Amino acid sequence: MIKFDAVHKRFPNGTTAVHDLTLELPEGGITVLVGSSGCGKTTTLRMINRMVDPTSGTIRLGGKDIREQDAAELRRGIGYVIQQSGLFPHRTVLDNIATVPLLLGWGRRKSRARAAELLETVGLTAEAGRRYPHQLSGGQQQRVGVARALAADPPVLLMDEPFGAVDPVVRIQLQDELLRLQQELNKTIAFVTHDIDEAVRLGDRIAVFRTGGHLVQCAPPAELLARPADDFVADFLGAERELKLLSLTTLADVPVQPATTVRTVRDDAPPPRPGSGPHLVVSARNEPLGWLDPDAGAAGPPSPVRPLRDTDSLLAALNESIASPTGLIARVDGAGVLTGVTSREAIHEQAGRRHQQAARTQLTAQKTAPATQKTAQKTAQKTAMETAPENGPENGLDTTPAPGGSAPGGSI
Ligand SMILES: Nc1ncnc2c1ncn2[C@@H]1O[C@H](COP(=O)(O)OP(=O)(O)OP(=O)(O)O)[C@@H](O)[C@H]1O
Repeated sequence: MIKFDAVHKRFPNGTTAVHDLTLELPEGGITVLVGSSGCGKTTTLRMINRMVDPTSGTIRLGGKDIREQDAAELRRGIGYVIQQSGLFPHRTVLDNIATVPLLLGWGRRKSRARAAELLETVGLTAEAGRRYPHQLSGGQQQRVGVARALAADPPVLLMDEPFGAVDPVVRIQLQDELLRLQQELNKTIAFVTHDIDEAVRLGDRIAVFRTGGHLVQCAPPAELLARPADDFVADFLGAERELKLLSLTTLADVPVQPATTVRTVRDDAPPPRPGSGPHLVVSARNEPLGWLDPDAGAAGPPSPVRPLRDTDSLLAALNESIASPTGLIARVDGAGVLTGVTSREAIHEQAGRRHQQAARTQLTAQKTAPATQKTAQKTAQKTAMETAPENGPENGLDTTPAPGGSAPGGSI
């Protein structure tokens, strides 16, 4: 869908932000761009919607050279979400979302109806739509930013650290929502983040850049984690990359031992005798409720259990097996009913197998830059940066109406 071919960007002050970039962003996939600060991620993103023009090379969108398209028109077909949401402060949330449809000439009624629909899609109430951006939390503002980017149903979304300014809990919620939306909408998404966990969670492919605008490796998360191209990528992924790999694997293939492997006790039954070992407390419906060890000192409430489904990750299973007094995890079906248990050892074994499997995976025919540099500086100070974007406003919204479109009212 988006194809960079030998793209180079050198700013007038001499800074090379992007160096000879050849990269494909497949249709309907999320490609995450990561790398140290100042390595050219934002510039790469902004070249897609022509907020920055390459010095040389070609970018094609759906097979067509983007230079052959009018920049404003091109941008209206590309949703753009930035970290501080970039909302118009003096316009209501609903009007913010309706901006692009209005510019495209949909008319006020249809544009607002579309905005109202999207408000619901991103989990906000109609009441929130009547507020102004400053009357919303940071997380809510980001949702509005996503809704606005989706308003004209563009096939492409550019997201530049969209969840960077919210707390970790809200961040996970927003990531979940994006994944849910993406299942329905199937957009081609280019997503910039500093957070490798976010990249692993969201990306179909992850492109790792290093200082000087060099692409070092682009691969699906599992492949990247199992086979980093060089020390820079390995360093960037962090010491726990094997654990991150487990977060991508489900429990489905790990054998379930029968529930009889573990002693169970109903929550309404008398407590187990001392000396009888740890028991899994279950409800009348056979749902795991906690672990009870009659020999573990003063009788107290059962210690918590987190029952796991086949769709849960191997990382969650490992975590739970460490916390479990028996080393066993409780497996449940979709209704939360106990189906059996799995041992810490079985989880370990599967984790090892998963790693070997990922390491064996052939690197697919993706373009990677030569991995010559063994080590690289983890961070780089941004050089003298001209703050104003090259072409158009920061939020990527040119507010000149399209031919036949109408200005969205108020002064933007
Ligand atoms: N308009 C500009 N004029 C001059 N230099 C620029 C301009 N925009 C960016 N740069 C420089 O280009 C390099 C890449 O910047 P860019 O913003 O693309 O990096 P980034 O990877 O997105 O950084 P960060 O992760 O810190 O947001 C940096 O050295 C930056 O200082």
